[in-house]
Amino acid sequence: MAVAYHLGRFPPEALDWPQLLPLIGPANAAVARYEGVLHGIPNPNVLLSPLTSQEAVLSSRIEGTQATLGEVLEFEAEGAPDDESTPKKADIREVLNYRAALAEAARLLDDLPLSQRLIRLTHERLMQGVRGRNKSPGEYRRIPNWIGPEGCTIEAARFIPCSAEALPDAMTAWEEYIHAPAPDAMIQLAILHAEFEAIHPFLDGNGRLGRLIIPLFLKSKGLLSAPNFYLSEYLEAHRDEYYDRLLAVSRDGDWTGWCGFFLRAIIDQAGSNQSKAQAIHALYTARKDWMVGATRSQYGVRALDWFFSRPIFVASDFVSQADIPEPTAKRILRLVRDNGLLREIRPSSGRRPAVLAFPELLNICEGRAAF
Ligand SMILES: Nc1ncnc2c1ncn2[C@@H]1O[C@H](COP(=O)(O)OP(=O)(O)OP(=O)(O)O)[C@@H](O)[C@H]1O
Repeated sequence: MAVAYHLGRFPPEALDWPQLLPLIGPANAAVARYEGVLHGIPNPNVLLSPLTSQEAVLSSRIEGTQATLGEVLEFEAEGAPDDESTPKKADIREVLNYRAALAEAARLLDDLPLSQRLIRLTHERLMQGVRGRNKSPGEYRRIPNWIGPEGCTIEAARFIPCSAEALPDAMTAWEEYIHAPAPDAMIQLAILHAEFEAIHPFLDGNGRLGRLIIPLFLKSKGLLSAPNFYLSEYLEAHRDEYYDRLLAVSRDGDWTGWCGFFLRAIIDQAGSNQSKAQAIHALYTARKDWMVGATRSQYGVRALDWFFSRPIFVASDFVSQADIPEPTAKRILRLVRDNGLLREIRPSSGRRPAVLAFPELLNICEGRAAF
């Protein structure tokens, strides 16, 4: 029997606070430590952009897309973001949409509160393209949906979210809860994510959108100076538990179990985000000194910023777009290739220019020697 949405039981009346207290302090402290690191990074939007891309890859992977970070960045570098002609390319498009949706939401957050309006606009961006066309971008569903094995009937579903009739009120209550006084912001966020998933307001993209809300919430509550927080690595690694804990909220009213899981994810990922951000910052600082010395050019740092913002790129794009005089750009490219800072992942052939990658940076993001 499918579990059905816990209508009328949101927000939870009571949590088992003694069980959660040992996690609440560490979760808040871990996020605060991460924020300290984030705050010290010049231009986090550039330096952490590959981490954001990796988050988009992992969040989309939870829903079954197959693309890797390298494939996404290489595809993007080659400049055909609208091409969905193969399943792989359509997967890549979804990942790129995710990243664009996060960027769009971050911009919107400057003028709008975290709200239904912002969520719907973000959904519209997430669903842009062929696959999303039938998924009512930016609009709540007016029909039932269900969660279960791929392509299953409603009878075989594991979970049946909020009915379409009850959905508008459920989303209003969800929105009110964002701005309601709460004893702890991390618990509030845990509850908001689970409730969003239980409502499942859109035809598609609910998982990804619910995860996008996490950094947006942390930014909107002033817990982070930029919406750069990456939780999907943990959720992907603990996918079964993630789904089971969400199910137990509706089935057993076990909000405490869900919150505990979520806080453990926050603690773990704040640590991982922190070490990755520190490693990227250290790499930047070390390579900046090297670039200045080796290139003896005022353009050395500009080139380095380009490599950080596009860790995979087509060599000729750097020459034409980096705003560096052509002979200097070519000389810098030779230098960084000879030194091993960049590596050719696809040699030039005929009229196709070479594709270059920045392995040190990509490996930090992947958390392993993938390049
Ligand atoms: N029992 C459950 N109760 C509530 N939410 C759940 C449950 N199981 C899974 N989820 C959430 O639903 C998401 C998957 O939902 P679904 O397969 O419908 O994808 P979707 O709505 O198309 O969104 P996306 O494609 O981004 O996942 C999961 O990532 C998880 O966040």
